[in-house]
Amino acid sequence: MQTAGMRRHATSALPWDAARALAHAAATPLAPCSLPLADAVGSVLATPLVAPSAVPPVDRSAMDGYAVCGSGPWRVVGVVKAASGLVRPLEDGQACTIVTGAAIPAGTTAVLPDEEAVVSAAGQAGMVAGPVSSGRHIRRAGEECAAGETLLPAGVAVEPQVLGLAATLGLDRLTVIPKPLVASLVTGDELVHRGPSGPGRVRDAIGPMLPGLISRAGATAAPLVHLPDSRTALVDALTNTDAHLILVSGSSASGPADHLRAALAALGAELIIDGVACRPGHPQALARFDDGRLVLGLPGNPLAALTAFLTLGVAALQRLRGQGLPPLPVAPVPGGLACHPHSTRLVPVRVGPQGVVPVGHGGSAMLRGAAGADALAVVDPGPAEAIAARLLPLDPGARPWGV
Ligand SMILES: Nc1nc2c(c(=O)[nH]1)N[C@H]1C(S)=C(S)[C@@H](COP(=O)(O)OP(=O)(O)OC[C@H]3O[C@@H](n4cnc5c(N)ncnc54)[C@H](O)[C@@H]3O)O[C@H]1N2
Ligand code: MOO
Repeated sequence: MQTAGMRRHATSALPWDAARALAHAAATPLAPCSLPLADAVGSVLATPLVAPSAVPPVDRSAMDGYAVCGSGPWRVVGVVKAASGLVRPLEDGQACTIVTGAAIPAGTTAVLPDEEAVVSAAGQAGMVAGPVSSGRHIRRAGEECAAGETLLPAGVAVEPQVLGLAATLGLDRLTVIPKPLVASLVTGDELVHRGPSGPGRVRDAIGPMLPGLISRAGATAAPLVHLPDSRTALVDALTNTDAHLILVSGSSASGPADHLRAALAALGAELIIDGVACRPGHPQALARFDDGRLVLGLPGNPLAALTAFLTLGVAALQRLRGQGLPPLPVAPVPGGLACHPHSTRLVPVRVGPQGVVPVGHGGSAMLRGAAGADALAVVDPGPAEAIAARLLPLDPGARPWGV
């Protein structure tokens, strides 16, 4: 059994790019829904963001100071506070105190900032003078957008600034593709979750990574589940989750305690990817149930698990979120990176102005390199050395610049 499993990996491993594309294609975008703004962060706009009305809706002051009419000096005839509604129009030679953002009275020709105002007497009956030019420090109605203008296309991620814009537009809900739900099943009899590793004890290093990775990839992490090395436990856990993507760590190879493929077969799942030609991370696997739920097998070696999540996991999540596979930026590798003859190497690197520099400690059982890196350099297979490489960001939420 073990020998057959190993041979299957050796022969059926897909090239890294093909595997990533297949994981993307294997997922189906989630159905759009309407969410209140407070629940929409991290989702993706399913329809363009259109301004229902002009912003700002009225002419507003851009400064704390005086709304003035005509050339000064002006008699101060009123006070406009932030919460004042429409106030009496100004006539030539009149001014009123005003605060930033308040609607200017009709007749205002400019706003004179406090620090430029020369006030001759305190109070409403006083006079004010100062230099102004027509229209100065007035934010015109509609200067940010007109009613009916499209501000963002569908497919844009709802980052906090998008929520702020939606609120500015007066919207209370957004039509979005919601965040996928991701379950994490961390398997291994040897795993402990407190204290140090030792003989027969391995401190779980994958569980602590997954919630942050999932959330940075634009999904919601279900509470982590720790499982013993048991096919029955795995079958039960795979059955009892309605997550869109189920991560299973430490069960991907062909050893006696690696139950993932048997559990998937028992449940009738379709094995879509059975190994990827990359180092580390080659035993990763992707399967799909009839109901569309995806299962990603993360190899137990921690860097291998991380590379598998960033390779297949992020690709599947992008599609669930209705998004394309982002192209990866290319950077020079001044010192060169040795290629593997048949597999894509994923090498932890720092990204600097001259290009990328490997940080070392990139063995599949180590996280030391990745912890001090910005990205994984994607080194295509080949006979020699790469002098440029694509970059797979270690932060799956990062927007790659320059692509
Ligand atoms: N006969 C074969 N053996 C192995 C193969 C193979 O193709 N044939 N592939 C090797 C590679 S490469 C990897 S990667 C691992 C994948 O192993 P599994 O996914 O089955 O995971 P385990 O065997 O349970 O664990 C491997 C290794 O990782 C440690 N581990 C597991 N989970 C965690 C965790 N949550 N935190 C920290 N460390 C973890 C585990 O203790 C083992 O040391 O298989 C190779 N072998
Ligand atoms: O391919 Mo394994 O995932 O190198 O450790």
